[in-house]
Amino acid sequence: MENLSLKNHISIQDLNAFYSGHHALRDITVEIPQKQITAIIGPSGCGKSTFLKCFNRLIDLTDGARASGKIIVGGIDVLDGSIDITDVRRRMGLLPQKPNPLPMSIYDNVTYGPRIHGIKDKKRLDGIVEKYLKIAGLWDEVKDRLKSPASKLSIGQQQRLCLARGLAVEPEIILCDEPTSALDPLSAQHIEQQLLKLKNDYTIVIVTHNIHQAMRLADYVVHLYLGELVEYGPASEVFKNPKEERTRAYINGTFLADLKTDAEINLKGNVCPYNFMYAKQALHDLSNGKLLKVVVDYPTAVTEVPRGMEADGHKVLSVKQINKTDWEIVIQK
Ligand SMILES: Nc1ncnc2c1ncn2[C@@H]1O[C@H](COP(=O)(O)OP(=O)(O)OP(=O)(O)O)[C@@H](O)[C@H]1O
Repeated sequence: MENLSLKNHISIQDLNAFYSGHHALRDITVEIPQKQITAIIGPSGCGKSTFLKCFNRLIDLTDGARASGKIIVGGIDVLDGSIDITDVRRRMGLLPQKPNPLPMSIYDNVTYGPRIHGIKDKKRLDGIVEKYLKIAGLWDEVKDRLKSPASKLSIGQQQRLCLARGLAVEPEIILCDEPTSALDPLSAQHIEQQLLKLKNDYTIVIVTHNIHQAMRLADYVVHLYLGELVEYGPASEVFKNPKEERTRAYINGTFLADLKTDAEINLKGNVCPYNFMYAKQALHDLSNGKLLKVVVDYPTAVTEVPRGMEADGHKVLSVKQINKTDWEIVIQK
């Protein structure tokens, strides 16, 4: 890490992850700094969520998935099969994409974890509820209805409740997997504001599709592409002056939302390797420097088409998910 005044909190060494035969993460070695926000960026399918799932070993819950290498937190390797995984998960709160409040009251959601850890005293639990709802920026909105069901809250409020619930077990690290993608802009802003405050006390790792969000929040950036670590460093350097061409292309590509492409091919409904072959044919008909937009909906096409195009010497300018099922890949011949 360049900035020696910062302490590292999570040390990732030679991390590899596999889903059955698919090699989703390849030899990742990177340090995550303490009490900073680190954004994991990269196109759809590059392995961002898998990376996060290795930290708290949620990857263990996927059939056929496995991870190797080391993830050292406080001297403990969380990938070591003999460690207490419950303790690891307590130390790493998770804020998922969609809020998942428990089917109980607001109060019980926040006290759920502390109760499991043996706290029974009512006064203490009351204090915990107030403290963490305040930290999550939700207290003023719910203090008069703590016993009402969490499901009655708006989606944005539910996400802040999940943040409070995660914080109540006093983790050191907060893992966020696209935490605002299901929220309206105002609720998303609320969560971003809370995360910026929380970094004074917690190490935060956020997976985001949204480069603007990464720019607003991140102190450090990890750029993944096709399961490999492309670049890592302080956000100011990575965003303003990326060392790697692929990072520059990803950042620029994201801003090229309305980029004028010279041709477009819709490959929805096609499987691989036909996606790649049809895209290759479409590119063949263009002259050098022209841009082709390819729309695909077959999951592995998101990685296989860019990989094949790059192997053929073309430039992949952007890979973006445009709705639940479809991705748009822009390739420059
Ligand atoms: N359960 C699974 N079984 C098989 N392959 C999987 C599974 N989950 C993810 N993958 C594959 O692993 C690769 C990395 O997926 P991952 O979800 O980590 O990427 P991502 O960057 O988070 O994508 P997105 O931004 O679309 O969420 C992709 O090629 C994906 O298709």
